[in-house]
Amino acid sequence: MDAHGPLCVGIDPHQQLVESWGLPYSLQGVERFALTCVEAFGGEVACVKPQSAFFEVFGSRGVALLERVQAGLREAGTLTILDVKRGDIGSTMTAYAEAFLGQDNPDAVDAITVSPYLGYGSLRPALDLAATTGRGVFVLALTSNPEGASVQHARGAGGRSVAGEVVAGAAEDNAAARRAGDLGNVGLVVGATIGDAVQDLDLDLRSMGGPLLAPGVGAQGGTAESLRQVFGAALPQVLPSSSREVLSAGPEVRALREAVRRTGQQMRALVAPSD
Ligand SMILES: O=C(O)c1cc(=O)[nH]c(=O)n1[C@@H]1O[C@H](COP(=O)(O)O)[C@@H](O)[C@H]1O
Repeated sequence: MDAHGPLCVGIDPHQQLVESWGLPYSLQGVERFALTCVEAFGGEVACVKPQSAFFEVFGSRGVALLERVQAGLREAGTLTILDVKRGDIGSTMTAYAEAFLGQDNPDAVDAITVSPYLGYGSLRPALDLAATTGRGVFVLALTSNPEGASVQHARGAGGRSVAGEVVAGAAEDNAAARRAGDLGNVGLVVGATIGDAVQDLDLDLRSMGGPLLAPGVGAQGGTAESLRQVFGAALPQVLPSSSREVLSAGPEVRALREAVRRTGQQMRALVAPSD
């Protein structure tokens, strides 16, 4: 974030987008799309976030392509957040953690998205492995979709919201890093489209001490203004994330880079207005 500005760009090869680039919607078309993204975004942004589903849809060959995308980003020196939204009982979570964050796993990524709806504590194997390996997890807290609120705003017996439990868990895991003046390994996903939810639920994202991945910029309506509204004082921790809006500038590498630089400048100005 310090070196490249805060922007995260998603690689989401939707059928419509792939075809809008004049490519066939096939493994070959998606390969061309994804490798063009690697070329355009590598070295340009804080991180790139491939969405696993768009690769998994092509079976094992799609997963092999995803691994090539990850390797290409690694070669370019660009951090990868793999959007896989995993979450399961602890014993199974151990295997998911090894699969994506394992120390000696050649296909490990820098971070993954995880889902806390089996209980924040069920994520412990991934949280601990991330801490050991210096990798990261981004835990869903307040998602960008309108359906998320019915679960995430719900309050438990103690009066704390589900999102509040997630924020508290992450704050505890990040405490040591926060004391050292660093961002911790546990990030949160907080959508750019959620309006005043952070204030309404009385959440302290600034003290949570980890990075805040903010999807929903662009195609879902999130803007610099809405990021300011959602995050306030926590803006310096925010990685605004955009997929379709940037990707629709393709297929030319140059046009994709221009789109990234344009959006990146807006986001940099948002986080550090005095620059
Ligand atoms: O975890 C995510 O990345 C995510 C969380 C969330 O709350 N909302 C959300 O849209 N996402 C992902 O972010 C991307 C958004 O894409 P665009 O709407 O095209 O920018 C998709 O890959 C979603 O799966």
